[in-house]
Amino acid sequence: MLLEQIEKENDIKKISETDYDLLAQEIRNFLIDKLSKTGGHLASNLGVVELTMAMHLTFDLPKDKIIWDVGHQSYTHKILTGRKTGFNDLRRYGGMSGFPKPKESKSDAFGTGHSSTSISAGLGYARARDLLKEDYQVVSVIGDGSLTGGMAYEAMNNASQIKSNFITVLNDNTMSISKNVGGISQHLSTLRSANLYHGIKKGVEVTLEHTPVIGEPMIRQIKKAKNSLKHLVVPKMLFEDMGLTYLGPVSGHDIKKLCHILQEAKKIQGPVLLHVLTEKGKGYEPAMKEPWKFHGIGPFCIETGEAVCKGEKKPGYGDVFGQVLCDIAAKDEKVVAITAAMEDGTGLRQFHKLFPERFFDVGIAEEHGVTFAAGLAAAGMRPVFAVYSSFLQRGYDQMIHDVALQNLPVIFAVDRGGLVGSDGETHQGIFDLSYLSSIPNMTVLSPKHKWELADMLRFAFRLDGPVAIRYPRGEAYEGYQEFRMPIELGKSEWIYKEKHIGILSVGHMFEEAVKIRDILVKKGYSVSLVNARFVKPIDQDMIREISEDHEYLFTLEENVQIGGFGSQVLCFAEKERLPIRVINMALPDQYVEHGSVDVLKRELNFDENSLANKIIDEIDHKE
Ligand SMILES: Cc1ncc(C[n+]2csc(CCOP(=O)(O)OP(=O)(O)O)c2C)c(N)n1
Ligand SMILES: CC(=O)[C@@H](O)[C@H](O)COP(=O)(O)O
Ligand SMILES: [Mg+2]
Repeated sequence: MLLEQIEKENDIKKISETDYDLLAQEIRNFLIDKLSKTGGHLASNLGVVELTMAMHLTFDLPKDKIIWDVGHQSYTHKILTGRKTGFNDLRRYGGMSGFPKPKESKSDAFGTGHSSTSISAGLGYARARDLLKEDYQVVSVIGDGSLTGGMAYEAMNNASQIKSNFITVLNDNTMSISKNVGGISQHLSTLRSANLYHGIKKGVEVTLEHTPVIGEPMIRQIKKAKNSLKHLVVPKMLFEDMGLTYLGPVSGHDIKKLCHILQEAKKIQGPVLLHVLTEKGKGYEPAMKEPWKFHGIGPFCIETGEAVCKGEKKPGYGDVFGQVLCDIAAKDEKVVAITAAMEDGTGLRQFHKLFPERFFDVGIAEEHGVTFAAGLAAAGMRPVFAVYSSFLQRGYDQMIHDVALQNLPVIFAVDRGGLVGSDGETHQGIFDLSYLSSIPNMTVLSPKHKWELADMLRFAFRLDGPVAIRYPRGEAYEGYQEFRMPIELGKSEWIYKEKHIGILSVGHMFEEAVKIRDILVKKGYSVSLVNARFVKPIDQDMIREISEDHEYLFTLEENVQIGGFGSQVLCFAEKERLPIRVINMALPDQYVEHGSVDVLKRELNFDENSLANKIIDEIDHKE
C-alpha cells in the first residue's frame, strides 16, 4: 500500500511517478472508508486529491506555505503530512480537526474555517517573506464558491501590487455547497469554454500541419486570424485586468500536467492565478451525482450513499423556520428570503421552489447579504436573511450601519446559534447574543421549542424594526407544547412559579433548565423557571417581580458571558439595587474546539448535572 509508505516516510516525493494515479486511488478509497464512519466534508476532498498531491510534489512543506480557503478540503493535505491515523477520530473531541490548524501541524500555515480568507492571509505571508528576506513559496488555494466572497477581491486588488511570486490556485468545480451562483461563476464558465477555444485552435493547427503544401502558409494566415478571433471568443480576463497573471484553465486531475504548470507558476514574478478545473465528489458515484448532499455528511453506507441514521429524524429548527416562512410568504408577496450560499443548511430549499423570484442566494457574501436586505427593506419589502450565527459575524457593521441605524425591518433568522459541535472553534455560534444585543434598535429573541420559533417568526413581521431570532443546529425541541403564551414585546414567560431560587433560561437552553430544576426539586429546593423569550429587550418587570420573593436568580444561555443576556440582567439588577443575587451561567471567554455537543458541554461543565451542582454550591456556599 502506497499510503503506508507515505505514512512511514511522510514524503510523497519518494513515490515513483508511475504510482501517482494508484496513490490517488488509495487516498480516495481511504477517505470514503473513513468518512463513512465519522462523517465530514467528503465531496470537496474527493475533488482535490490530485491537486493536493501535485502541490505537495511541487512545493516543500512546511517551508513553503499552502493556505487553504475554508479548509474543509484539506484532508489529503493532512494525509500527506503524517495525519492519516487522525481520520479515526476526525472532528471528534480531542481528535483531528476538519480544518487546517497550525497547532496540529507545522504544515498547516494558517487556521481557516470561514470562507474567502486565503488570498489575504497568503499575501500577508508573501509580504512578510519579502520584508524578512526569507525564501519560500506561498500558495493560496481558493474554491470557486469562496471566490464569491468579497474579501477575495479586496485581497486580489491588493495583491496586484506585489512584485514577487505569490500563487493563488483557483479550484473550480462549479459548485459551492449547492450550484455556484453569480457573475464570477459565469465568468469562470466562459474561461472554461475558452479552454474549448484553445482546444479548437490546437486541433486546427495539428490538422493543417498534416496538410501538404498549403499547410504552412495557411497556418500563418490562420494564426493572424486566430488572434483577432481570440479576443472575440476568450473574454476579457478579470484576473489579468486586476494585475494577476492568469494561467489555465487546466485539468485538476492530471498530476503531471499540474506539476508542470505549478513549476511554471513558481517562475513568474508578481501575483499568479492558476485556474484548475476539478470535479466535486470525483471517484464516488453518489457524491458525483449529488455533490451538494455529500458536501458535509454524517456516517453513511458506502454501497448506497444513504445516511446511517439512528432512529427517525425529527425536524430541525431550520426546517420549522423554512416551513413557517413559506406559509407567511404565501400570504404576503412582500416577503423575500436571502441566503449566503447556505440554502439547504438554513431550510430555504422549499421557499426557493415555491417563490423562486423572491429567493436570493447572494453567494458566500454575508456582508453584502445584510446590506442587500437593508436595501430591500428600504424599498418596502420584508426581507428575511437566513444565516448561520458564526457567518453573520461577517456582517456586524452592516447590521449597525445599514439596518439598525435606519431602523429597517429586516428579520435575521440566525441558525446554528450556540454550540454546533464538529466544526469547532470557527463555527460555534456562541457570540451572537453578545454581538446582536449590542446593536441599538435590534430586537433579539430565542425560542424554547419549535412552536415558539413559529410564533416568534410571525411576531417578528409585526415589528417595524430589525429583529434577530436565534436558534441552534439540530432537532427542534418538542416538549412543553402547552406552554405557548402569545408573544408580547419584551415579555418573558413563567413556566414554574415558586420562591427562593429562580432560573431564567434563554432559547434552547430551556431543555437543560427543565432538567436542572428537576434535579434541584428532587433535592428539596424550591425552584422557579422562567423562559426569557427576549434576549433584548430584557423583561425588567419580570426581574423586579422575581426579586420580590426569590433570593437567587440564575440566568442560563449558550453564549459567552461577556455581553450576553445574563450580563444585561445582572447590570439591570445592580442598577435597580434589587434584593436578589444574580448569577450568570454562560460560556467562558474562550474558543470551543470540535466535538459532539454533549461531550463539549460535559467538558465545559455546562451539562445539566454540572449546572445543578453549580447552583447548589452557590447556595450552600452562601448560606
Ligand atoms: C463566511 C462563510 N460563509 C459560509 C461558509 C459555509 N461554506 C463552507 S464551504 C462552502 C462552499 C465553498 O465552495 P468552494 O469554495 O467552491 O469549495 P468546494 O466545496 O467546492 O471545494 C460554504 C458556503 C463558510 N465556511 N464561511
Ligand atoms: C465547511 C462549512 O463551513 C460548512 O460546510 C459547514 O460545515 C456546514 O455546517 P452544518 O453541517 O451545520 O450545516
Ligand atoms: Mg467549488
